[in-house]
Amino acid sequence: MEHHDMPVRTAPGKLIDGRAFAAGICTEIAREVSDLHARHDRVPGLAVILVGDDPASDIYVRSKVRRTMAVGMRSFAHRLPAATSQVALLDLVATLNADGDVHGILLQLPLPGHIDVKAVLDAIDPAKDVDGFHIVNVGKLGVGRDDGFIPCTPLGCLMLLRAELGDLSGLHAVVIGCSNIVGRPMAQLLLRENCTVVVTHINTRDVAAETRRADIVIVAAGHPGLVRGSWIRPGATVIDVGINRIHDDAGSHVVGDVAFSEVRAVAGAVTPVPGGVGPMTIACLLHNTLRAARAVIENAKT
Ligand SMILES: Nc1nc2c(c(=O)[nH]1)N[C@@H](CN(C=O)c1ccc(C(=O)N[C@@H](CCC(=O)O)C(=O)O)cc1)CN2
Repeated sequence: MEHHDMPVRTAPGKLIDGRAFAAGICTEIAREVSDLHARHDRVPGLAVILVGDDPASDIYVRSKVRRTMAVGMRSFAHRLPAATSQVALLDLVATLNADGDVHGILLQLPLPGHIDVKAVLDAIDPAKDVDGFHIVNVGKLGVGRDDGFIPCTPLGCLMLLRAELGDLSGLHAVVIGCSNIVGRPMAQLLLRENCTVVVTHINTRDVAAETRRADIVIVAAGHPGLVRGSWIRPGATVIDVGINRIHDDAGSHVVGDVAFSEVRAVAGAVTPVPGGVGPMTIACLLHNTLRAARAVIENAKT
């Protein structure tokens, strides 16, 4: 009998099309925005703050502004120089907190080094914190409450997982990376779904061995090609959150954190990069903004 390190598959794993899924969410959001406008003569507004001139952040902010307007919401973009002081930034946040036309506030990360990120994030009104980074919203997720805002990338991953797998209860999930933007909130969300959750990080002794046990693998390590096919349990669902810009002979392109063709050969389903989790991040931002706006507009006494 022939022996293989891995079971031989006849077909590669399914590609999870995050771009198409995100487009569907945005179509539904646009319908709900139009309905809100028809019933209350108000539209949701999202303020985006960009400090400095990081080229990737600039692209993400442009995309957020474009998509906000495409679903019929109002967009308020605040582009500030890299030398902006903490006091000036806090002043802007206070102004936006008090502005009735602004239902969501997003501070694009990363910020220049002289800014105390925690202090600025915690100055945002938690009811307008559509990124879910305010300590109140972090705490709500931490204790399994569902009345806070969930960070957009993990929320997008969860939506894709639910669509793919249905009930996640009892599944073994491994989250690779423990950032505040992705890994930690992702782990909390999966716990809330009754998964058994392992979070690996830089000091984990054998990440590959942990990953081989997983029904669900979420990779947010910022390390191109980190996860190999041999790490994946056959049939597992793999969500690749990595966005790494590579410059090679073929030019400049974006790759994720998994060795894609190897992993796809073993996995049951995998998200591509680009076109997987990335587009879900912005769709979930608009989802959170609609929720924030509804809470205000539908409860307003006229
Ligand atoms: N305040 C925040 N800052 C940052 C967040 C966040 O959720 N809130 N996440 C990332 C960047 N990000 C949104 O801000 C983001 C990243 C990637 C994409 C995306 O659609 N990616 C495409 C590929 C894009 C490319 O070619 O470069 C894809 O994966 O298909 C959207 C949003 C850090 N900062």
